[in-house]
Amino acid sequence: TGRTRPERLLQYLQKNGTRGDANNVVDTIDRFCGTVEWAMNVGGEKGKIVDKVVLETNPGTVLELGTYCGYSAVRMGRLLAPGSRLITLEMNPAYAKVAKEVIAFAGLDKQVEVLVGSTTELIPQLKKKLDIDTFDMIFLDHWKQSYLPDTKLLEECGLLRKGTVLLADNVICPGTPDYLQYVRSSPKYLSQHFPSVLEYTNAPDGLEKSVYLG
Ligand SMILES: O=c1[nH]cnc2c(O)c(F)c(-c3ccc(F)cc3)c(-c3ccc(F)cc3)c12
Ligand SMILES: [Mg+2]
Repeated sequence: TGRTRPERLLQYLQKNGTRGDANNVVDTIDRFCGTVEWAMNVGGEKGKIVDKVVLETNPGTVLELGTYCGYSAVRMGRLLAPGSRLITLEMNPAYAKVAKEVIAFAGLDKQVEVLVGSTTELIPQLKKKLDIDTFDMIFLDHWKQSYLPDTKLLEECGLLRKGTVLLADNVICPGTPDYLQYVRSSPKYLSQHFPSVLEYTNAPDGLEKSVYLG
């Protein structure tokens, strides 16, 4: 009876999930999206690639652009070492409200912090707001037109360091051609493409991993 899809997703989780079990939260949301209604979480197939990159990078600080219902925040947060922090930015207050409840349900509200606002407004405030100097990993999963300007803003704000890993969702569907061209041609990045499928479908999509070289 939830009025919006995020509310219906949260209600399904509260009814069918195991509180405090982040792995179960990921699986329960995937079951909702696979059997009840599609939602734009990174999903299980691309999620396995996200897991691999997180485990290889072992980031102490992660910045996510685009929280939605908190699925990828939980997916990444469940793999972080104790004391690590994940900051996730969401401009839609209704999405942020659901995400905070999903993250709390998973027991990750100590490691994961949701900030509500636009990336353009929040990114320049992050150093002041948080006692974070640079991020070890960035997950771009918000609006495709914002990937490139926000990456340049992160550079300008000194939030990237030599070795920071940028991982971008949806670089094929719906596609982020200007961002791809930038990270693949700039001498400041070393990029690698991971072909996959659009969440809960068999349509082609992919992730792009780009290491900032400073
Ligand atoms: O906007 C997004 N942010 C983050 N991740 C997304 C994602 O993982 C997606 F799969 C889609 C998607 C792709 C194909 C499709 F048919 C519907 C939605 C979108 C998206 C794209 C265009 C819109 F108008 C609305 C949503 C997003
Ligand atoms: Mg996405």
